Amino acid sequence: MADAEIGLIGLGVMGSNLALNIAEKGNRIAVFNRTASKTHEFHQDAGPLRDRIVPCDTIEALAAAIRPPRPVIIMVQAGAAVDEQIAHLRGVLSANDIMIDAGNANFRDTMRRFGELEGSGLTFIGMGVSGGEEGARHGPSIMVGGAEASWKRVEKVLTAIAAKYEGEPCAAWLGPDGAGHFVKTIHNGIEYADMQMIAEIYGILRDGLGMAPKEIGQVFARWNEGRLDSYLIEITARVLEADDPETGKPMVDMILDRAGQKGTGKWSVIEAQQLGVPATTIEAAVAARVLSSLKDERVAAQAVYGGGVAPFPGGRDEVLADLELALFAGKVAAYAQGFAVMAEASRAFGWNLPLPTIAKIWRAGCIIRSQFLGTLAKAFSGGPVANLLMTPAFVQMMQEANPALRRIVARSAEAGLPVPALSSALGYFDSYRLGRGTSNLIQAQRDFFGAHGFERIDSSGAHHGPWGSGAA
Ligand SMILES: NC(=O)C1=CN([C@@H]2O[C@H](COP(=O)(O)OP(=O)(O)OC[C@H]3O[C@@H](n4cnc5c(N)ncnc54)[C@H](OP(=O)(O)O)[C@@H]3O)[C@@H](O)[C@H]2O)C=CC1
Ligand SMILES: O=C(CO)[C@H](O)[C@H](O)COP(=O)(O)O
Repeated sequence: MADAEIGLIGLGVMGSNLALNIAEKGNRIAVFNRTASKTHEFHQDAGPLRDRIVPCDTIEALAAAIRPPRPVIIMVQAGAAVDEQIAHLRGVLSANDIMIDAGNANFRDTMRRFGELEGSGLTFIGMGVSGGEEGARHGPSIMVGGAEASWKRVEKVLTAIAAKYEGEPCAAWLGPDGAGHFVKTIHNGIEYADMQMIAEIYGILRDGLGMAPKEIGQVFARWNEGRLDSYLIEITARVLEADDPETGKPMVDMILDRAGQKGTGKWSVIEAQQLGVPATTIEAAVAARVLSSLKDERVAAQAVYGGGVAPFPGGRDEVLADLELALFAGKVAAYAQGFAVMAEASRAFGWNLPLPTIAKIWRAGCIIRSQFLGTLAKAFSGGPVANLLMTPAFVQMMQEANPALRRIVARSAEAGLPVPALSSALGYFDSYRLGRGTSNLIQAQRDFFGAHGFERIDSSGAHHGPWGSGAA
């Protein structure tokens, strides 16, 4: 009987929790998973929500279980798996039904899918979801891309399942076609930068100050009560305080220092480059994950160059105070970059992305949720700004915090501790605030070897230097 209000394909970590969240909000939901045993296990384990879940063994059965017009959420591995589900659904859905890809799709795939579905009568939505397992279950942040009319059709259920920040749902329509997945990608790029800078600070505390994991965890827990208050700082403290049940040693010490990645960080950097927007801290964070994966090479290099780290200069209290401020300053630079990328994408793709709304729907539910995003939302709400670094509230904060970032980067360099994301944040800040830079020399070099021409400071038009035939 077609009595479910909604369907969901893909009962992995995110899909299963999202389905329970949807059921808990009073909806009857039909579910399908490629591996059918998981569908039945999921149904069996759904406790009091079991009666609102319709387990389906085929996509045909799923379509038959939903009342038309049918909204179907696809929550599978990004890439080819999504295309396979769409192709299958096209054969069983009818005009006015809605397919919602809720995975971490590359927004360029999402745009292609919109194109491919044009004229099919089916509605498509590309939707970013953040919050991991817990967010999916109890309230994620939801970033919707597609026609505004499509959003209106699913707004009720999506706002019901989304996280709430002071009563406001963290779900919004952000623009047409790939806008939702683009914003989710940049969210993840910023997430990479946040995580890398936290890891660099952990490295200074561990190797520069010789602190034990639990002690470091306490430092992060304390910082979580101040300006750095955020989910990522909170979970960092909890991770550092946990012990390995197998060995009794600190869990973090038993984990191989080789970071995984699934693509969104890399896509953020690629798109920033394509748009011509510097996102150096996000780039450094992606590169750091790649370098981390070269474990064998790093071990070999340590044997050649030595991995020695000199003691971190300065008294502990002074260094701890600087580290907190340095992390904050780095965070400002990373968010300035991420929002600048979104502002440029908005212009380039004609999306009209609502930057204050994006900051608002990231205040709860998502992985980068923080107190900071409330301040950021206010900074953007006064109208368009060239860069977060130029908003009065952030000018004041950076004036206070940048000297600490400078000291930490300088001392880390002296001690031999790698801080690629923090130093790129400082480099970004210093380059951004330098009214007269050094690219006059680059222009001269380009003109010398390639007759590319340059602009003069005292007259308009293109000019060449007096390099003469020697240039050739
Ligand atoms: N985990 C997280 O924190 C977050 C993940 N995401 C995104 O959500 C999506 C799902 O992630 P997650 O739940 O973590 O992944 P999981 O690995 O837990 O689950 C993957 C799901 O995709 C299904 N699947 C994979 N390949 C195919 C295929 N070719 N055909 C049909 N079904 C397939 C799997 O089915 P089967 O059981 O048969 O293998 C399973 O249901 C991804 O795009 C991910 O990037 C978004 C936000 C947060
Ligand atoms: O979207 C997410 C969080 O917001 C997912 O957890 C994603 O997998 C994180 O990216 P990566 O696996 O590349 O670290």
